[in-house]
Amino acid sequence: MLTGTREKAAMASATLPLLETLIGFDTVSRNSNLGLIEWLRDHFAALGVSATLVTDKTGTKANLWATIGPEVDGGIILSGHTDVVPVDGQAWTSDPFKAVIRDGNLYGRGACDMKGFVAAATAIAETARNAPLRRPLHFAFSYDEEVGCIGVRDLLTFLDTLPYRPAGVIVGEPTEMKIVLGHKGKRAWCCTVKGHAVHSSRAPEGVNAVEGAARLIAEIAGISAEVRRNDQPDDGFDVPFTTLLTTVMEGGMSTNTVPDLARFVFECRHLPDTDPEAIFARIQAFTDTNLATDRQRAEILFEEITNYPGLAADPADGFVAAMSRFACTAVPPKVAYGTEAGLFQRAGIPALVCGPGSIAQAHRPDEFCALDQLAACDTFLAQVVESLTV
Ligand SMILES: CC(=O)N[C@@H](CCCN)C(=O)O
Repeated sequence: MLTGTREKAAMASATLPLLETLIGFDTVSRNSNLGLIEWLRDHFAALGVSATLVTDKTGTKANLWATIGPEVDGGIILSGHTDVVPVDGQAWTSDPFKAVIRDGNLYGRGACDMKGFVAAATAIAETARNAPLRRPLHFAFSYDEEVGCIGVRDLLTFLDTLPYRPAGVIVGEPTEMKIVLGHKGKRAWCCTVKGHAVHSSRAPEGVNAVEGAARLIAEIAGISAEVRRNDQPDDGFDVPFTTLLTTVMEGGMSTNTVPDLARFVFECRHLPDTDPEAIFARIQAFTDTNLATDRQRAEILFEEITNYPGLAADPADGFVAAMSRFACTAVPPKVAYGTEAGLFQRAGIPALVCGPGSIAQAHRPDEFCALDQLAACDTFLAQVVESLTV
């Protein structure tokens, strides 16, 4: 039941019913997003806009690309991911996949991260359809962002085949509608240490995989402290240096067996200008020199599991400067979490992050987006569309 003035004002926009529909699709990354993406494709078709689906290899997931206006250079991309993080084990007040409005907020999984922006972008499509656009408004909706910015890579390959170049992209992750100009990059690896199992009473005859992993983990912590001491701090970030740490570990099978298998996951969240490859090379070198004796029989394998670059937007870029007139720059202007913006920038498309809601609400039970944030996003996007008519 909507009673307050704020609720009534928000209801006047098409964003709210769209957001309710989008939240209704359970697009946790392990599931297919096709139900949602095909619904959006049909919604665009009803507006007379033909959207292209860029499908993954399995055919169970897809990105959506759509354009309104002339197919020329200088357009603006509105970008959002359609997947959400799981709700497993979280205590929600109401069904996470059924949008509910309470106290001026809209609750549901993905309300701020980031179906709120996808809904607002879809709502503005109707305005754009009726506006005399001189440059295009593009829509880029991806899958599998939450598991390492996977889907958008195929979308970027597809963009490369198009005969026009957009001026920039707005990635609508939750920033409380402030313009964010930078974020860290991330690399993560899974390290498998294979040793040799014997009865633990005969320990010297075995190769202890857990001890090998422990030495490596301690070295990673040591390198982390050194990187922190030596990195030029970037005070634009709340954590102003590169972080390196082990996040998961497992190994061994019984109290009386020399363990022949250990596995751990470690990650590096690096400043945009720090080279994570050089950090990884140090870990590799330590492995080669210090674990060499063990390696005569032990095997150490590194598998990269996440890799996305940081974002360092140029405030003097024409697109970035123009967008900054419609919203204020966040203080600090950079965020610790990663987004697809770094990948757009690496593909040569100027990128910034700006979207409704707060990252503090993301990934939690009772995730919400404030209705006045959605309204602020509607206003911002109306200005974006307006800027494409001149
Ligand atoms: C699993 C993983 O690497 N997730 C990425 C995805 C970025 C989400 N915005 C991360 O933790 O940064």
